[in-house]
Amino acid sequence: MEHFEVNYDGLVGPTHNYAGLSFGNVASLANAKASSSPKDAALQGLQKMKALHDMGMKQGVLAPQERPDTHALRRLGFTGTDAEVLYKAASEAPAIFQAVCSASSMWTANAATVSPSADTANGKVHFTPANLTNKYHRSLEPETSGRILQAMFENSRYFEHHKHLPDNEHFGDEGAANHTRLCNEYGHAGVEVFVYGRHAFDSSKPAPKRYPARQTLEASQAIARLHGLSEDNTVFIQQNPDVIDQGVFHNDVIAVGNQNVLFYHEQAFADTDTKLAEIQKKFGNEGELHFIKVATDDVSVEDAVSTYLFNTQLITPPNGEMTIIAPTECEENPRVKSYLEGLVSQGGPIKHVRFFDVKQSMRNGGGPACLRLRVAMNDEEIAAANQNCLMSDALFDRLNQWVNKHYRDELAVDDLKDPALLEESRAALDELTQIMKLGSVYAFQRD
Ligand SMILES: NCCC[C@H](NC(=O)CCC(=O)O)C(=O)O
Repeated sequence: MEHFEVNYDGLVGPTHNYAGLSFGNVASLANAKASSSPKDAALQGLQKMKALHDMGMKQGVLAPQERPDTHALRRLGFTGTDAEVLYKAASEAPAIFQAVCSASSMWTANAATVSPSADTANGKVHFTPANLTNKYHRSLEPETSGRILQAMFENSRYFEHHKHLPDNEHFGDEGAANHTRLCNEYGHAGVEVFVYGRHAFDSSKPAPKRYPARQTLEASQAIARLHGLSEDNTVFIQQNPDVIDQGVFHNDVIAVGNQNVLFYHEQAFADTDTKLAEIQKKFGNEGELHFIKVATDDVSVEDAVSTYLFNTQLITPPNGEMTIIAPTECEENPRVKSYLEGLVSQGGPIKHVRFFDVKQSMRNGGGPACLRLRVAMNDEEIAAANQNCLMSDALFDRLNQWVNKHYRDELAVDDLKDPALLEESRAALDELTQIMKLGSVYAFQRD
């Protein structure tokens, strides 16, 4: 049996915009109110997916969500026709209105936590959508994420789906952005590393002071229990509270793992030596485990946050030469560029670097790694998954046509209350569910 890592990238939704919604995420605040290009953003995302597909990777697509979310506005007491609901919310509660317009489901690293079958007690692939409680605009995602994931991985012989954790900050969960998996081969049992920002039930423990810690230890432990992971293949590490206060709002802004490599900044974790020793012990001695530490003297936390050096994808193409997929911001920063040149020329496990323009996403604080959800599967599981969500030359052409037909070239914050945008968005998503054979996953299709 063969084993693969499939990267499911989020398709950028038709309301992609910059609203400054994420306190603690430096790029989101810096670009608040800039006008956006939903079409460019969606096409940029598709280019990246196609490039990885052309490198021989298994590449998937995850559908966006329905925005503006009129159902969320009705729940908050806005009434009338959809156009009236939009108009009243935009004029009476503009901040809430902007939140329900966000296309933030594009960052699918936050859609769910996934444990491959090799790690779980019942031998199935487990999915738990992230509740994303820390930000209102993101807390609107989990129900629909759950429905989309079920439509993509339907066969209960191979796949098990859990409900998102309780919608409460005590169980704040941000999904795979705070989770990585180390293994010799994708099909071997791996060590699942959960990184949390604070303890919810013990206020004596260290926590960030300036910006929120979005993930709690208790949430990570609950996911590990739900997925049937064992103590022998799980490690919980606290993120260094000081780096959260410098804008590292998820672990995937300061560390990334793939197979037997953990690439991390020296300030990423609290209690680093003890925790890396625990990872090494649980990984075992069967194969070599590489810890690639980046020193502050080589790359500062500030440079890591502005270039997203660690929000890169570390992938293993079929030729086995591990490659780093980096945003062009890394190429434009001389210190980070020279670090990466050194990294790939020193004979270590990472052999190549490739730069991608994902600026439309970067301006909201989302790099290449934020845009993808990893699902490691064997060939039988891949065959049991929804084939219409896997990238191919035909799907690439079809989705490009779909974006060009439905998406606007430019969107300003003021355009969001235009009822025509809601209609355009619903028409686009209705067609998409047919292209990707998802069924009626959106609220507007189920009313
Ligand atoms: N993993 C990357 C997630 C980025 C995302 N940004 C946002 O939601 C910004 C949206 C805005 O500001 O319009 C977040 O912070 O959760």
